[in-house]
Amino acid sequence: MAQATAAERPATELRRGRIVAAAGAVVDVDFGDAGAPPIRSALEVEWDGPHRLTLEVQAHLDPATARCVALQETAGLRPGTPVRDSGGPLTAPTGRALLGRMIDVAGDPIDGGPPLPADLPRMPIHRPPPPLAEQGATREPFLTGIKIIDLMAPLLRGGKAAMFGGAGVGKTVLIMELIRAAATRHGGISVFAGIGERSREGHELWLDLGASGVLANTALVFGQMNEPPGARWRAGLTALTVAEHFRDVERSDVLLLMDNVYRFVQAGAEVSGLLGRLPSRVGYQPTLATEIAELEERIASAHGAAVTSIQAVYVPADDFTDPAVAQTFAHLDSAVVLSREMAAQGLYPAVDPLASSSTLIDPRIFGQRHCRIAEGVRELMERRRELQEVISLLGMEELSPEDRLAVARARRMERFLTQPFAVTEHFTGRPGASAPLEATLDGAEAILAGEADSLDEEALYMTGTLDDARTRAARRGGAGEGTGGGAGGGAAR
Ligand SMILES: Nc1ncnc2c1ncn2[C@@H]1O[C@H](COP(=O)(O)OP(=O)(O)OP(=O)(O)O)[C@@H](O)[C@H]1O
Repeated sequence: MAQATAAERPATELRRGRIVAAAGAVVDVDFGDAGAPPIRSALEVEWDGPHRLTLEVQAHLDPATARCVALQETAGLRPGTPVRDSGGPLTAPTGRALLGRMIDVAGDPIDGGPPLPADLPRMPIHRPPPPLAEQGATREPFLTGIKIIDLMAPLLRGGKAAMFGGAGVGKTVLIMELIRAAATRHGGISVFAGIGERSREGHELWLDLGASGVLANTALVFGQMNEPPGARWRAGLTALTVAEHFRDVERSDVLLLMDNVYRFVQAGAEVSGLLGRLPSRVGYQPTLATEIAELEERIASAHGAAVTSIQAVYVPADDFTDPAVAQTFAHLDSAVVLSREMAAQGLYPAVDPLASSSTLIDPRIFGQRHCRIAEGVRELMERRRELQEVISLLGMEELSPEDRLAVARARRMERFLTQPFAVTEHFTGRPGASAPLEATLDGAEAILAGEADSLDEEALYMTGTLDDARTRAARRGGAGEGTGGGAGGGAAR
């Protein structure tokens, strides 16, 4: 590989160049007779600017001139400023010293804490995925305690899962609950990549993780909305590199969370535009599929240690055919699709049971019972959706008694699959509830069999298990005939 050759070059031979042009995030560097360093080389600008300035080579304008993208702001950068080739690609610091810390794309702390130890091992952020022979294919579930996910779209240990949704449907809340659930249920290390979201959210996450005691086992890497596209484009790879080190060197399981993969794609599109490349479909970069594949294919398990990844994917204008969304879908083991309609009804987490899916829903993995129950839930919800059209046109009265029963049962199932989260307790006032898979299966099975037909709907809304709902109903004296009333909180309808 060209980069390896550059890395092997003795330090004394490292090339030096000078800035010839700087236009925002795009910087051209002339290396004269030494020749431009290979594509993806990292360059350090030797300036007296307010911060470190790192460039990544993207193209060669001629044998001596490299066109680069900057990872930090370039305001104040002047032609003639000297630049040093680092001799290889960008690197990320790795190891236990990163736990409890928040760093930027270049590996510098942004949490106000002390500098990282200078002797931390650094790894290149561009590397191939582990060879297929070393990748272990586990088929074990990664249980979350979130009913609708464990039942309808279970996550795979060492797998890739994504939460899809338009703006404000609950992706970030779900990801935060998953970090908490994973830390309390599975222990282990988490690496969080904050890509292109509001920086306020990053700060809140940091405080939340600290308050819930999870921070000590979490490393955070940010390239947020206020940062240049280069930082947002590469922050995911920096985080992945940190995770790979824990997998390969410590042989520990790692949970890699990415919020938001769509912003990674968008940053790539911005970089591509800045470099003057012609856009492809819907204005995306022509390299869209390769860029997503490079990131996704590296998320893999090796030598018995698993990197489980949970990603948030923003769906622009709720359009699931968007190329960035569709490309990401193709790499996943589990797809958790969030529905605006359900969020509007207060049915949180707003996971659409019909649109969500997982490769684990297979009798050979989860057994006949789980698959039968999941299929039953799906059929019930599908039936309800069909009947909904009749109801809106003609009203409930026109339905046959069986259809009315199906609608009532579906409403109970819908409410049973809502759940209060620990991370939302501070604004909903409801303590978080986690449900073991067995209890979720028992509850869903009982509702499908009609055993909860007489249970007050309201008692099922925002509970953990069916037994919790029954206890709640008994306490309210509402365990008698179902009234078909609205869900708790008055939101769901
Ligand atoms: N599980 C939940 N329980 C209660 N309320 C929720 C839940 N999930 C989301 N919400 C409500 O929806 C709001 C938006 O959620 P969130 O920020 O997670 O959306 P998002 O999909 O990440 O949005 P964006 O794309 O704008 O970042 C929350 O502030 C909260 O009010």
